[in-house]
Amino acid sequence: MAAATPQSPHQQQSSSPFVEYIRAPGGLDKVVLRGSRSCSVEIRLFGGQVTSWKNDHGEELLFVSSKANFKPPKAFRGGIPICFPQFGSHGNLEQHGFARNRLWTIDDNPPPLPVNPAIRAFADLILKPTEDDLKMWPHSFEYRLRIALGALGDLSLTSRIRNTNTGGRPFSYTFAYHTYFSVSDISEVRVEGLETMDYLDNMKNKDRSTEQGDAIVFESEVDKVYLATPSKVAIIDHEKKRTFVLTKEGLPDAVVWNPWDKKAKAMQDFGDSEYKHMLCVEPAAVEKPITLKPGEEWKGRMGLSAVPSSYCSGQLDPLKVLHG
Ligand SMILES: O=P(O)(O)OC[C@H]1O[C@H](O)[C@H](O)[C@@H](O)[C@@H]1O
Repeated sequence: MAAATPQSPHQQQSSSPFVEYIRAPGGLDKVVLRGSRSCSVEIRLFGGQVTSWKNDHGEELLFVSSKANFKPPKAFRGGIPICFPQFGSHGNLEQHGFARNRLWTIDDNPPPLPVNPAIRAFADLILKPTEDDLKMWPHSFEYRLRIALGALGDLSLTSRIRNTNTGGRPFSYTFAYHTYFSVSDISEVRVEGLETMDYLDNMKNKDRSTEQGDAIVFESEVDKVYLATPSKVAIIDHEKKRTFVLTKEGLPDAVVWNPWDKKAKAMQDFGDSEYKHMLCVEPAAVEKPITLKPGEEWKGRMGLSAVPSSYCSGQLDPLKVLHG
C-alpha cells in the first residue's frame, strides 16, 4: 500500500529554470530537471523513479515500454527503478523490494552533499518506511536520493541510506539502480568492462561462471549478476555510434538483463519486440549484502553519460570515454 500522500511538492517548492515541480494527473507528481539546450531529466515521486533522460538534441536515452503501467502500486517498466531493500528474489520481500512502489517526497533540507557547485539542476528525494513497511521489514531507515543533471548532460544518482533503528539493531540489504538503456538494435550492442568477470547466472539457478575474454554481445535472453566489477562499464550502440559510459561507487556488482523474445511476450507491460531496443545494465550490491549499524550511512552513486563513439577497433576511443 502506498504511503499517505504528503503535500504535493509544488505546494512546498518554487520551480526555477533548472528544476520544475509538476502535479501530474492521478497525483503522480514529478520533477523536471532542465540543463543546457534540450537536456532534461524527469523524475516521478512515485518510486523515486527517473523516467526520462534526454540529451542536448532532445533524444530520449532511457527505455520506457510503450505498455508501461503508469498506475501505482505497480512499478513501471523503464527508466531507472530503485531496487531496495532487496534486489530480485534475493530475500523474502516482493521482487526488487518495496522502494520502487512507494511515494517518495521532496527532501526540503538534505544534509550537505559534496557536489560540483556548478550543477544547478538537481532534486533531493527522501523515503522513510510506513507502518506497513515496518511490519514487512522491521527496520527504520532514511533513504535520501539526489538526482542531478550535469552541465554536459550527464546524469547522476546518489543514494544515502542511513540506519535509524533506535533499538541498536543493524540491518542488511541488497540494492540496484535498475537502469533501462534505450538502444537502436540489441544485436548491434556490445558491453565492455565486464569481460573475464565472474557472474551468477539467473537462468541457471544462480550458478557461478566466468565471462569470456572480450566484449559481451547479445543473441538471446541474458540475466547475469557480474561480481566485483570495475567502476566503469561501457554500453556501445554501434548503429547510433553512441556509447553509454556508466560509472559506479559503492556498488561492486553489475546486473545485465535482456528478456529476449519469449520472456518479452510473457510480460504484459512490455511490447513483444521491445527487447530489441533496450538493455538493462544495473549497478548493484547483490553478492555481498550491505550491513549498516544504527547511525551508519551508506552511499551508492551511479554516473551516466552518452558520448559519440568512434567504435571500430574493439577498443573504446579512450579520449572520448575519459572526457566525454
Ligand atoms: O519485472 P521486474 O520485477 O521489474 O524484474 C525485471 C528483471 O530485473 C532484473 O534484471 C533481474 O535480474 C531479472 O531477473 C528480472 O526479470
